Amino acid sequence: MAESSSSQAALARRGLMFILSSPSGAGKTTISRMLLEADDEIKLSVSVTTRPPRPGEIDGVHYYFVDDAEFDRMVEEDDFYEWAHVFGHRYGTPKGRIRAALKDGQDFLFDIDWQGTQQLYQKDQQDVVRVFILPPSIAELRRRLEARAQDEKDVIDARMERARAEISHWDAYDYVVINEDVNLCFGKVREILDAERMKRQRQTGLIPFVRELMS
Ligand SMILES: Nc1nc2c(ncn2[C@@H]2O[C@H](COP(=O)(O)OP(=O)(O)O)[C@@H](O)[C@H]2O)c(=O)[nH]1
Ligand SMILES: Nc1ncnc2c1ncn2[C@@H]1O[C@H](COP(=O)(O)OP(=O)(O)O)[C@@H](O)[C@H]1O
Repeated sequence: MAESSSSQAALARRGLMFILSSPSGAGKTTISRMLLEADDEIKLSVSVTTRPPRPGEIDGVHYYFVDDAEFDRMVEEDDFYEWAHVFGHRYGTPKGRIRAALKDGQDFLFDIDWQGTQQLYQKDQQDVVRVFILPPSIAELRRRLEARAQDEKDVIDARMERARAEISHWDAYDYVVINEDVNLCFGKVREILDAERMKRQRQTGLIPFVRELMS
């Protein structure tokens, strides 16, 4: 069952924007799902995409699936924090109530690519934590994409081709974790999240707390 990871839950704190990126197939969806299940203080920012759903994907849960016209309308109405072209489709982070919720201490998880990461970081450096997940090897990356069996061979080839380009953005992240054993990788990601929550600047409740201690 979900357990609170913070022993200082009673103190008010600002929420954070926790970004997980990786080359396709390295495991960010798996790690994201484990995190959401284990931690009830973080909520997924559900992206909008023009890509068709994969088997098992639910509209509004994994993505909001829209057509090109709807995506265009959202761009025109300035509904996105950021959006980007990935694998011939468009993906975007809807603004929703993120800013207000951050103030109330809500954490958000973003499964977005390096382009989206860059845009979010430019807009909100103080709240963003950037984590990049790497596969243990290129051969293992291909094996995972093939084992996932959700894409045609040409799509897998295209994803493999892009993987190297995506990996080249590793140095634009705060943390890099290699996903060899999924449980170990998940543990590391969780430690990062816990540590980031303890950052002094995020713990808005510390000022009155310390004032009280010193009075
Ligand atoms: N910039 C941006 N990238 C996104 C967004 N949502 C998903 N992505 C990225 O788009 C890429 C393709 O995602 P997807 O089609 O689900 O396949 P995946 O590679 O198996 O995760 C991944 O790198 C995601 O991180 C978004 O809202 N904005
Ligand atoms: N550490 C791991 N060892 C073996 N297989 C893994 C590991 N992590 C993820 N996988 C598998 O690899 C495939 C791709 O993972 P996924 O989370 O969908 O990647 P991404 O979201 O980065 O594209 C999935 O079938 C997943 O179950």
